Amino acid sequence: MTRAVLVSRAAPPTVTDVDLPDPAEGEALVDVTYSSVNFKDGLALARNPGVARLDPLVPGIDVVGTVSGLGPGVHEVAIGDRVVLNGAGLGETRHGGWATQAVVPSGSLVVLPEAIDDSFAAAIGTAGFTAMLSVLALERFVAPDDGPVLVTGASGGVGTVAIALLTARGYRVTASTGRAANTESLRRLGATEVVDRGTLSDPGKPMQRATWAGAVDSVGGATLANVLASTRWGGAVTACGLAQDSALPTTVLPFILRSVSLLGINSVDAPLELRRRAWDRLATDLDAALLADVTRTVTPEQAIAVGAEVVAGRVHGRTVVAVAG
Ligand SMILES: C=CC(=O)SCCNC(=O)CCNC(=O)[C@H](O)C(C)(C)COP(=O)(O)OP(=O)(O)OC[C@H]1O[C@@H](n2cnc3c(N)ncnc32)[C@H](O)[C@@H]1OP(=O)(O)O
Ligand SMILES: NC(=O)C1=CN([C@@H]2O[C@H](COP(=O)(O)OP(=O)(O)OC[C@H]3O[C@@H](n4cnc5c(N)ncnc54)[C@H](O)[C@@H]3O)[C@@H](O)[C@H]2O)C=CC1
Repeated sequence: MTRAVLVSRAAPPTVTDVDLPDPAEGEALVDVTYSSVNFKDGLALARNPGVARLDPLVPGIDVVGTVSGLGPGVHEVAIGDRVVLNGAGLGETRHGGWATQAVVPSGSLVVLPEAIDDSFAAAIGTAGFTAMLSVLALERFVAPDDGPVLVTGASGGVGTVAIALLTARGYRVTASTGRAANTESLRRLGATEVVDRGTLSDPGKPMQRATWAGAVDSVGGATLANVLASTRWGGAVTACGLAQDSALPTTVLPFILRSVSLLGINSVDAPLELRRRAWDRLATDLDAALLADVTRTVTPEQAIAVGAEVVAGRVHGRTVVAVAG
């Protein structure tokens, strides 16, 4: 039995006792200390059918805690390991991390680097992990000296961590946000320029002035189309999100006239080797104090309301869920 937030078609989300199976082949039991609130958790709480594929469902696409049980055939982790898991179906097709215990697929569990304590790991969460995956992808194409890099959705979870990570590696970052009140905070994270997202959000010309060496996009839609249209020759743009729109109203012109690359980012199914590489880089590149500046911690009860706030674009930075109390 675990104490968990439960989302169901039958009743509003609530905190209750939920039966937990013993870990099966390739699964581990984790005593959860922290989870976090991600955009996708907000969609699950709203019972978006593309996300909440189990009914009832414990939300929480992130799990941080200590391994306390092992099913047969588990070799990636041992009892007592401090671990993090992002995605892998948690909070979508299987119960997630807004619970005191979780049974998770061991093949996606990462043993936390020493430098990352549990609450820092949850502050990073899927959003920060995805920002790291985006930077790992981008740096295969774009070097810090190549020119300015744009981060869209800059006030959000992916955006804030991406700004800090890119700055730590020497990139010159421009942040795009709809919330001018966050300008100083975005500058503290490392952004040298802050632009109004309104300059990017309406459909634009298929080719625009070559401005960006690269970009980390988490909003999709016309914004991503405009970013592609204003990326320099040989530049690259990562796409992980749909905060504006899942549609991408673009043309082939940026690809065939400027050799621009569009790099897709999926955190959910990332292979273990990539997960470990990303968490190792987060341990060296991300300043815990910088992230703490844009992170708040809530109880599981409070997290229920935060989900809708994240989807509405009203949360700046990250929200940690303190599960162990
Ligand atoms: C942390 C990550 C994120 O935040 S990502 C952003 C949040 N995610 C979403 O908003 C996606 C929500 N999902 C949807 O809106 C829908 O599932 C859909 C539009 C992606 C597809 O819906 P539709 O009803 O058209 O088709 P199916 O659900 O039947 O799926 C068709 C086909 O696609 C495969 N598929 C669906 N979802 C995923 C997924 N998340 N990852 C990988 N593949 C997916 C699905 O398995 C089907 O393939 P098949 O081979 O037929 O099984
Ligand atoms: N592909 C993957 O594996 C992952 C995908 N995502 C996706 O990335 C996106 C961002 O995630 P988070 O940063 O965690 O969410 P978030 O809600 O913290 O940040 C999104 C940001 O986009 C802004 N925004 C909302 N509407 C906008 C619009 N019309 N134009 C421009 N900006 C807009 C919001 O104000 C907010 O600052 C979401 O769509 C999420 O589903 C997130 C993590 C993993």
